[in-house]
Amino acid sequence: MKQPDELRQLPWPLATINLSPSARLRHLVTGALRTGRPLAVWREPGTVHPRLVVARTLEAAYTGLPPALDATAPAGFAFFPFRDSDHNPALFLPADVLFDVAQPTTVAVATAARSLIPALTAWLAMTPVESTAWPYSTQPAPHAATKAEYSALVRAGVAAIEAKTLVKVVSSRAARWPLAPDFDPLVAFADLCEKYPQAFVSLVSVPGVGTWLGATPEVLAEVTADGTFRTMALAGTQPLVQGQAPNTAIWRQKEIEEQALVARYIVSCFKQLRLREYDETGPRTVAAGELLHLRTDFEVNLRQVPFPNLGTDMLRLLHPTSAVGGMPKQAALDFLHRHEGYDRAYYSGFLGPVNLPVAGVSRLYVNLRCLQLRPSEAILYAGTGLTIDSDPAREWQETELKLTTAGAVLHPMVSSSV
Ligand SMILES: C=C(O[C@H]1C=CC=C(C(=O)O)[C@@H]1O)C(=O)O
Repeated sequence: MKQPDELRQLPWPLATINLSPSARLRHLVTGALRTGRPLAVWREPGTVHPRLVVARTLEAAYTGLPPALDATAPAGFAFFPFRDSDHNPALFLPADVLFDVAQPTTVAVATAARSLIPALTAWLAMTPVESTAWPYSTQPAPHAATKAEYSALVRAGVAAIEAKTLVKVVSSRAARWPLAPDFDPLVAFADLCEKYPQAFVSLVSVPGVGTWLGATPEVLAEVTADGTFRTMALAGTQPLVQGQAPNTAIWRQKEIEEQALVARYIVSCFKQLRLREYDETGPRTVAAGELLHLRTDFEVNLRQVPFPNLGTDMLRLLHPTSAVGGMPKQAALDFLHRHEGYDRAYYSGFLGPVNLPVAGVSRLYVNLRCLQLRPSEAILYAGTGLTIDSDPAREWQETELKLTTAGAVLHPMVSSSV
């Protein structure tokens, strides 16, 4: 299959050949941090080995439009905020330097980054040094809502639904958790990979923007090697009871409706594009860490429909989906802008590889169950879909549960190899 455009494979030098694949990843990450370059490390659901992309410069990572999901578009890692702003720029880290832990004998360098080769070659041959500091956002820490404040937000959402201004809205909040003094983002990343084998696990670090870590269950838009487009409607939450088979879960009317609205929104996007040939499976109950959700999967065989740009068009229509914004979309976004009282930044934005590891394969996820690192604390984020039947205490409890997905790795866990 075609590789992303013209990569030059640098062999891993003999001088440091004894480094394990994960030590090589760490060495490359340290190099990127020390030279102030944006980087993204990710591990795809159901796989074991992470990949790394390093962009040649910060400037090269700024972008305007959402990425194009076609095989001829640039390869890289997209990192988009919930809402574009100067504080939270849309980013696309070009795959200038690419490392796959599954193929640790080479490091790939793109043509645009050829000038990095001499310094990179020298760095690879050097004995690894201690990691340097990870970048933090230059913005002040967002306000962390109290239970009373969050309950007031939920009540305002329910009132807007009762008044028929909105059908559904997904309110959210930030929480501040202390970090252990020896907290290591790469160890936390490895812990997330181990704890959530079916999640898309990511660690993204960009000078001035900050460092984000997460394990999300929600696909936003995916184009696979066999020419399939996929998306999903994920909503409704309940705790996974130890030993319970997900398919035995019983859902309340409230969650069934909440999820059905997300599915309906996706169908309306297909309709806008006049696409009728899609497969819809579900809703069924799926586990995401310690939680259960309702999920409907949508699939389109791109080889059988006259829509070569379906992935790109759907991405632009879908974000932000009603699983993180609401319905009607614009009214829900306006409500959140007015009432939520904090900046979501990259939480509930989207992220993931485009045309990686090969052209024609892209996997974008909604940035949920994530946190942002700051010098001695992490900012965690969680939201809940509100409907007319929402109860503030239950919604607060649901956010508490969601916070524990990423929060689980903030405290020392079983040792990990990275
Ligand atoms: C907004 C979040 O989750 C979304 C995805 C699944 C279930 C959800 C819910 O039950 O409200 C949310 O729509 C979050 O994790 O912060």
